[in-house]
Formats: sequence, C-alpha cells, structure tokens
Amino acid sequence: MSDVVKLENIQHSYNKKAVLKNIDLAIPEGQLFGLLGPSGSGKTTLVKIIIGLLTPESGTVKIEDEQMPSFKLMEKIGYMAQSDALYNELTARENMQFFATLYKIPKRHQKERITEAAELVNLSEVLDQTLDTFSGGMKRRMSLAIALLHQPRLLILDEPTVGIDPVLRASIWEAFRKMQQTGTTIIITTHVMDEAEKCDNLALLRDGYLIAQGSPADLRAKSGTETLEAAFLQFGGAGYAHSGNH
Ligand SMILES: Nc1ncnc2c1ncn2[C@@H]1O[C@H](COP(=O)(O)OP(=O)(O)OP(=O)(O)O)[C@@H](O)[C@H]1O
Repeated sequence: MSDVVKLENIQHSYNKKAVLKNIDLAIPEGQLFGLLGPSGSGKTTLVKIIIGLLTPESGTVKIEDEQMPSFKLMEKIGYMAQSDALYNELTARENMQFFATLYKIPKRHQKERITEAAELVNLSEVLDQTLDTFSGGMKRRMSLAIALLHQPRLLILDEPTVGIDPVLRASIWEAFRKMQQTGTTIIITTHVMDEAEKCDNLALLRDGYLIAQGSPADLRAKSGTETLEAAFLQFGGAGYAHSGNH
C-alpha cells in the first residue's frame, strides 16, 4: 500500500520557540490514522502543515508524491478545524450549498451530496433550520458534513468529536469507517484514549516530538503496558529525557 502523506524532518517554531522537532511520518492509503498527544503537544500545528495552511520552518510534506502546498491537491483534501467556520444566519442546507460551490461540486450533484453528507452526521431532519438554533455538537457535525461534502481522498479532522455525546460519537465513528471502506484516508487528532484505540495506527506526540508510532496493539506490546494511556506515559518518559537535552 502506498503512502498518501509523507513528512520528512519537519520542524516548526512560533516566536523562536520550537513546537515541532524532527518529525518523520508516513501514512499509508486508506488508513484511519490518529495523532495522539496532550494539549499543546503540536497536533494542530502538524495538521496545518500537512494541508499546507502553514509552511514549516524546514522539512518537506508530500501528499500523493506531490509537494505541498498545492492548489491541485486541495480538491482532494477535506479539513475540519477545531473551531467551526460556519454561517449562523444561514440554514444547514445553505451552508452546505455555499461550501459545495466553493469545492466546485457541479450544481447537478450538489443536492445528492448534501443529502448524503447530512445523513452521515444525522442532520437530515434539521437541514432547513438556521445554525443559530443549533447546539455546539450539531455545529461540529455540520462542520464534519462540510469537510466530507466533496468526497475527499484525504480527510483531516482536528478533534472532531469534542463536545459530542457518546451515542453520536459512536455514529460518527461509524461514518469514518464507511468512508474508509470507500478508500478515503482519514487523519484525526485526539487526546482521548478510547478514540485512539479505534485507529489503525497512531503517532504519539509530546512536546513537539514524535515519541512512538504503531498500531494500538503494537504500542502496548512495545511498551509492555496494558493500556494505551500507560504506553503513552512509558514512551513519554523516554521522550521527556530526550527533549530535556535540547
Ligand atoms: N499561532 C501561534 N503563535 C504562537 N504559539 C502558538 C501558535 N499556535 C500554537 N502555538 C503554541 O504551539 C504549541 C503547539 O500548539 P498546537 O495547537 O499545535 O497543539 P495541540 O496539540 O493541537 O493542542 P490542543 O490539543 O490544545 O489543540 C503550544 O505550545 C501553543 O501554545
């Protein structure tokens, strides 16, 4: 299986403070890949670099063997940021129509895509309500529907299930699996261990270092621990000693 995303030696700083250090990462096609790390470890910075919203200080990002940033590739990528960029005064359908046009989805396909995306995230019943009547969780699902509207080959979701209740969270994970079955590669950032458990492979980030990579089972085995949380702490201990030298 070929790698969809390839990062080589990525480094980045904000105001001279290094927040990503020597990141090498390869994500195979069709995977549900998790970036796991505590708040401030660099997850959002890394995904912004992957999609080309941020240029790293050094290192290269390739998506499908093409160097980012690339306008051509943007059509194949879906991105859901941590904060929702939605129009509150418009209805859910109008929001989706706006983004469908932006994504250049032909008019004749827009209705069908909007119906399908709304179904995936359980918003079919409220498509004609304005977003100022939506709860925080409904807006998150709206953002998710928009990110997958143009059927991207690569979907990048920054903490997609924050503020979403467990029942809906389960249905959203089901949606991820369905998308994965159609060949979509999905990268999610999370600091929730039970979500990380559901990923095919994980990269553990701590203080800007990639401290370990592998499937949840691999990581538990390598660290000799029974839970992912314990594995994280085990690898993090080593990472901490390492970062202390810089
Ligand atoms: N625009 C910015 N200017 C200065 N510092 C920043 C900026 N964005 C992020 N940082 C800092 O970079 C570090 C990594 O932040 P980042 O948002 O990538 O982490 P994160 O793992 O996504 O955190 P969270 O889970 O809380 O979203 C943090 O120390 C943060 O304070």
